[in-house]
Parts: sequence; structure tokens; C-alpha cells
Amino acid sequence: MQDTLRITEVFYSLQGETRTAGLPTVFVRLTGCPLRCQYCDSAYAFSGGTIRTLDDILEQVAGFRPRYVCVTGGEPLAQPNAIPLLKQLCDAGYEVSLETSGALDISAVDPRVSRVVDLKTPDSKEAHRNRYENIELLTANDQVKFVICSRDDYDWANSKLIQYGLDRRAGEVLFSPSHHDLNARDLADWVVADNLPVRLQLQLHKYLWNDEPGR
Ligand SMILES: C[S@@+](CC[C@H](N)C(=O)[O-])C[C@H]1O[C@@H](n2cnc3c(N)ncnc32)[C@H](O)[C@@H]1O
Ligand SMILES: Nc1nc2[nH]cc(C(=O)O)c2c(=O)[nH]1
Ligand code: SF4
Ligand SMILES: [Mg+2]
Repeated sequence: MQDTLRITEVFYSLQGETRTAGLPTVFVRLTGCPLRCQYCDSAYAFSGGTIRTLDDILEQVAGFRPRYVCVTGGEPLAQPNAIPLLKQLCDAGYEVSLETSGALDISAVDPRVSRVVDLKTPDSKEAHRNRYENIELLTANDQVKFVICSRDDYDWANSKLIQYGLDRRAGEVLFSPSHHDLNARDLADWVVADNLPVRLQLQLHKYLWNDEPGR
């Protein structure tokens, strides 16, 4: 029996988020997530999907001849075979990122992968799932992200930034407005007013293609 993963979609687009925003990237979206963030824009990946072998996924990725590959979901780390997939993508020579909720242990992820770890805010309704042990594992190759829904979420994110010195632990600290919940301009104004060492992140793909799956 070959190693398999349940996959919602594999597509080639411009990376809409994180430090590689704007760069052509292959996305591998794994099916299923143990969380239910209030704002989730990828709920279509909670169920369904297709069981595929790692070899089959790697072959499809190679067909796009990408430099960047992003493994997302759903929650990738909820499937044990996400770990070998990430390693094999690195071995194939791609620059690999992983989007993860921050609720699961990130320690087994290949160190060549840039781990994009969300800290779920109170307004996500999943903040109780945050696995704070992950913070000690972060390196300059990793990114920490807060999806912010309100001024209260912003103040909470700012307090975590200070409490854990996140800007010194991770290569990037990203503050992203929750699409539909918070005006990007308000968040931009708060970041400037408070002189925070964080990068405002807008979801480029939503400006370009609205909320279409597969873009
Ligand atoms: C759909 S999740 C999949 C990966 C993983 N489950 C996670 O939460 O990081 C990918 C990224 O999209 C973000 N996201 C989801 N819905 C969003 C929204 N409405 N506005 C902004 N970012 C959102 C998540 O916080 C996460 O950083
Ligand atoms: N273009 C594009 N960039 C993305 N970056 C992260 C995404 C995600 O859904 O995790 C995503 C996505 O769905 N589309
Ligand atoms: S953890 Fe990620 S995929 Fe799961 S509900 Fe939250 S944003 Fe959506
Ligand atoms: Mg998305």
C-alpha cells in the first residue's frame, strides 16, 4: 500500500499571502480540518476530496515546473502523510511553504519548509486551540500570522507579539485583516500608529479573483 493523502485541489496561481506574495506558486490543498474558524474562506476543503498517492501528487506538481509550492488546506498537519509530502517536495528542489493553523505540533516538518503558523485570535473562536509550544520551535525561515477581525483582536495580537518577542523569533510577523470582517485600511492605520514590526498582509488573490476556489 503506497502512502496517500486526501486532496481537495492542486492548482497554479499567484501566491496571495505571506512573504512570497505575488510569486507564481503551486498550491496543494489537503482535505479536512479539526478547527472551525469563524471566518474560514476554505470551508469547501473540510470534506470530500480524493485519496491520492504521494507519487501522483508530486508528478502533478512537477508538471507545472514551479519554483514555489505551498501546502495548505484544510489543515495539512491533520494528515500524517503531510510530513513525507513536505520532505519530498523539498528533495525535488522546490521552495516549499506550509500553511498551518498553529493547533498541531510543527516539530516534524522538514526544516527547509517555511512554516506559516497562524496564532488564532479570539474572534476566530478557535484561540483555545493554539499550541503555544510551537512558538519555541520557530526559526528565521518561518512566519507567524494573525488573521485579525476587530480592534480587540488587534490588541490581542499585539500583546502576543510583545509577550513572545515574535518579531525576533520568526522571519516575518504577518497581520492580515479577516476578509469581510475588518477594513484593511483600519488595520494599516493601527499598525502605523503603533509603529509595529509587522507586515500588513492583504490576500492578493481576493483582489484579483474574488473568492473563486482554485485561484
Ligand atoms: C484556509 S487556511 C488553511 C491552512 C490552515 N488550516 C491555517 O489555518 O493556517 C490558510 C490561511 O488562510 C487564512 N484565512 C482563512 N480565512 C480567511 C479570511 N476570511 N480572511 C483572511 N485570511 C483567512 C487562514 O487564517 C490561514 O492563514
Ligand atoms: N492565490 C492563492 N494564494 C493563497 N495563499 C494561501 C492560500 C490558502 O488558501 O491557503 C491561497 C489561495 O487559496 N490562493
Ligand atoms: S484552521 Fe485553517 S482551514 Fe481550518 S477552519 Fe481555520 S482557517 Fe479554515
Ligand atoms: Mg484561500
